Amino acid sequence: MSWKETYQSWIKRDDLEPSLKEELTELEGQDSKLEEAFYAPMEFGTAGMRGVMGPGINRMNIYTVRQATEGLANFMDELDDKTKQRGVAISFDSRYHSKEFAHEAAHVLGAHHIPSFVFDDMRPTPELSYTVRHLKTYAGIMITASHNPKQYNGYKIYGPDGGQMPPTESDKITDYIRKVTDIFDVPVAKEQVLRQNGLMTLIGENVDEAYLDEVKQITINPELIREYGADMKLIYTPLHGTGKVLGNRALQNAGFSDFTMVPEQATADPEFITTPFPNPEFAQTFDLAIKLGKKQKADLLVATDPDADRLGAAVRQPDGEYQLLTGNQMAALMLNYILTAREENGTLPANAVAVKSIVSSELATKIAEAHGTKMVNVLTGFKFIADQIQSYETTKAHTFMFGFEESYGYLIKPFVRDKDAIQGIVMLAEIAAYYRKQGKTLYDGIQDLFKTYGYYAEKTISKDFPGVDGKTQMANLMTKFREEQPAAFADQPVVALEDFEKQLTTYSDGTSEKIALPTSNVLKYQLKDGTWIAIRPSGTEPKIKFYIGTSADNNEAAQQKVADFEKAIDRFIVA
Ligand SMILES: O=P([O-])(O)O[C@H]1O[C@H](COP(=O)(O)O)[C@@H](O)[C@H](O)[C@H]1O
Ligand SMILES: [Mg+2]
Repeated sequence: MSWKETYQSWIKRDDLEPSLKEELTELEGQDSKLEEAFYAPMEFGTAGMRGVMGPGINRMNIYTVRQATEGLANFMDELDDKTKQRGVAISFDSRYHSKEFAHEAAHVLGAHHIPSFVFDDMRPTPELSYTVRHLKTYAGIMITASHNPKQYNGYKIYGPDGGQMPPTESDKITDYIRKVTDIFDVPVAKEQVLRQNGLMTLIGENVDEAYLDEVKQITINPELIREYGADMKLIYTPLHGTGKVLGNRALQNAGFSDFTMVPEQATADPEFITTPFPNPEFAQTFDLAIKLGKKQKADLLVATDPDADRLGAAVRQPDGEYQLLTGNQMAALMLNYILTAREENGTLPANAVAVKSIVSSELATKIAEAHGTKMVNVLTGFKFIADQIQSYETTKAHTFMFGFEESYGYLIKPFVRDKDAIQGIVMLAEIAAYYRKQGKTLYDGIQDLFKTYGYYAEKTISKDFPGVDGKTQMANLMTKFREEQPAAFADQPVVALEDFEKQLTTYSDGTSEKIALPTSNVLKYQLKDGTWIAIRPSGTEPKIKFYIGTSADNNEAAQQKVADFEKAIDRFIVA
């Protein structure tokens, strides 16, 4: 069907959900906008389905949510009855329609006699991952668009291990979803009936408590917190999202009692009024926290994105200004602390392992090696980290210590199988206390690591390619990098090109080697001086991401190198 035919099939329906109908009527005649909404069904990317809300098959709305859930339900119908009856855990964030979508999903599952366990109010993504394991459900659904702007929503699917479904499983579900061709004809059961029949159960405080009990296990050195953490001044902002439900309780439980939530941002607000891009990767998300921090002379500011799986932080400097830490720096601090502290208290296992994505800092690899810990690299997407953890559980070959990705995602303990910013806050606060004991800050801590392991610097650069044309432009740019094969960046010769789509590393001497990771549209250039540059289209937003990782003898030199490589990339793009 052409996009126009699909559009017609929507506009002519009398029973279309009224607000979608209204929006569709407003769009009449705006062909490029309509084409975008109707040209293709939503895809499952790095983190499930994510897109702008509104009418259309390429939009998040009750019909596409029903369709996705019908696919999952059809898939579960083929499981043995006992497995199917384990049901599905469902959570949602603070966005427009999130709660409604969560309930729609439950109604579709209910029509298949699949029980659902739905949170009574918004809850963090990591808690949903935990819930799948805790309640032993077969699957999980999280309604969220994470850190995207307010127009977006999304649908993450979790498997029985509590991890977001890896490609083999999610492709299977996608096949089932594609087979649901009439999205207006998905059966939905009535909530009241489901509630009476025990097919839809509301969950909340009990699961919160169980989760928070697990979070208590994050703390490595409670005494340190008592002595140097209790009176440390912290500011926390949940950026209008789910973190506010548990972040403060987690900090309190761990013994940090002197903290304030940024009041303007401690309200669940689908407008994200104070922070239209609620992504802790962006400095602007810290504006209000910094203001409050300066007033209170707070030692540490922490921010979680609306579904509380990403964590950002800023540290008070001696001059009273705040220094933001990058995702890679926070990860380095966490990994170093976990391995050092566990070595000291004699609990570092001989088969310790840490896992990171291929586009994250090599500083962490150095730290791991120095502590006799293996570092495993996986593709972008926390589901791949979860997959590793699951395999270690089966083979017992390794003991998981830490997992992270540069995009502000960390996991400390595997009772959750996704990045967990609530765990992250507690760990980072403990590390701040550790440095405080030495009269230092987290920023000093990262400088110490640089002194020991080299001055590492990284940068992620995103270039936006919105709309239908954007997809083609991104594909063309990836082809350009593949075909024109730059021989050097900023005078540093390329010594190897890792093409994760072809699953092949080609060295400058012409030899090649297979890459043992699933196929993915990513290119990674290794340069002579140890710098790496990676390129990939984002799986959650219409962007191409460029990643630069380098190191030098001092901070300035490392930053200068990053700037030079960024310019070199830009030059290659326009050439
Ligand atoms: O957006 P979140 O926080 O749900 O996070 C999701 O997207 C991130 C960015 O992916 P991409 O670079 O493909 O856009 C991934 O790193 C992450 O594992 C995934 O869960
Ligand atoms: Mg998120």
